[in-house]
Amino acid sequence: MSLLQVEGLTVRFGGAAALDALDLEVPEGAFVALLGGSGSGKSTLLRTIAGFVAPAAGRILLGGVDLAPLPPERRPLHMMFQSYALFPHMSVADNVGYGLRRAGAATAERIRRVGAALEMVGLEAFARRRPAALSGGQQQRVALARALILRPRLLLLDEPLGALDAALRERTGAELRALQRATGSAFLMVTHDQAEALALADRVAVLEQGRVIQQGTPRELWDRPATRFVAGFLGAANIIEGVALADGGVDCPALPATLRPAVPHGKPPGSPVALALRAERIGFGDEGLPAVVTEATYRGGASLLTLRTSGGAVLRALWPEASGPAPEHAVTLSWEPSALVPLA
Ligand SMILES: Nc1ncnc2c1ncn2[C@@H]1O[C@H](COP(=O)(O)OP(=O)(O)OP(=O)(O)O)[C@@H](O)[C@H]1O
Repeated sequence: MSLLQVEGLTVRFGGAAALDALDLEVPEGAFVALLGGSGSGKSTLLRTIAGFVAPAAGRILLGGVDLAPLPPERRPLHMMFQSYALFPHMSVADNVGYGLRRAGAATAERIRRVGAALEMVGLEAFARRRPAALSGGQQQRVALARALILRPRLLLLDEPLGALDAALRERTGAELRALQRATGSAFLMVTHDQAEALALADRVAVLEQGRVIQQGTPRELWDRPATRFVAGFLGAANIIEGVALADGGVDCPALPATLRPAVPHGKPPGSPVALALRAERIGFGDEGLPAVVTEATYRGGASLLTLRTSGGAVLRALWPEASGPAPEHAVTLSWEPSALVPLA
């Protein structure tokens, strides 16, 4: 059984549904990324799980216990806000120890656990400073130490890396991941950065308009996106249109017979079928689909090529080296038929 089970959760603001019969699972001790565009309902979902927003329908179970009757402070979870919400008048150590003090922990115990928590996030030397005298990344680590010191079974993190620059963001993400492993708390982390979600999480849930439209391992989502939205949102995917044939195949006029899909689509004959094809699954060789390069973009160690096929379709493909063919160059494209993934 999952640690967190969200079933049919609906939240309305005025008439509009911010969450619409949403289902989500967080396994015990897992790192789950909640990925979605602006306004998809990510923050609302965290705030509802934490108890700050009352749902119109649905259930939230933590370890099998319905959270509905519990006020925020009685829920066995912790929420880390985007702004970190540190107390400006308290030292780093007092911020980190705040929850333990409120819980009535003895002084010696508190000092010991605050010391251990600060050591865990590498901030022992900053114990006496005020938050205002710390960098954004350091403040974030104080907030994390404060959240983890109470050993919550579930930590909700709203864009925890949002305020950091690109280099710090990557390093802090890896630290977050290591801390999650070390503490064994389950993390449910909001992000709108697909690369971050795929790199850090055990599981990714994709939100669109208040619904989880797909959840699974990064690999599952990458290889088998369920919808056009997921395929597009996760990164450079081509969408190829076709028509379902009676024999289970797909008629794609744009593709030569050898490059058509092998996977059964399960659609009635004559209905449209959309197929996702990842840029990096396209190979270059002597036989296949002729195309001309229209644009080449440097991608650090690789080039992303935009190509026009002989049939007039536009495809994006990844050339595995930094110096790829230039615009106007003719190439021949091919892929394994299994690289074409039918979308729902
Ligand atoms: N307190 C509120 N009152 C009215 N509408 C709200 C409220 N909070 C959120 N909404 C609306 O609910 C929808 C979901 O908002 P939410 O903040 O959850 O999205 P999000 O995915 O976190 O977006 P972002 O990535 O931009 O933070 C939006 O349409 C938003 O305008």
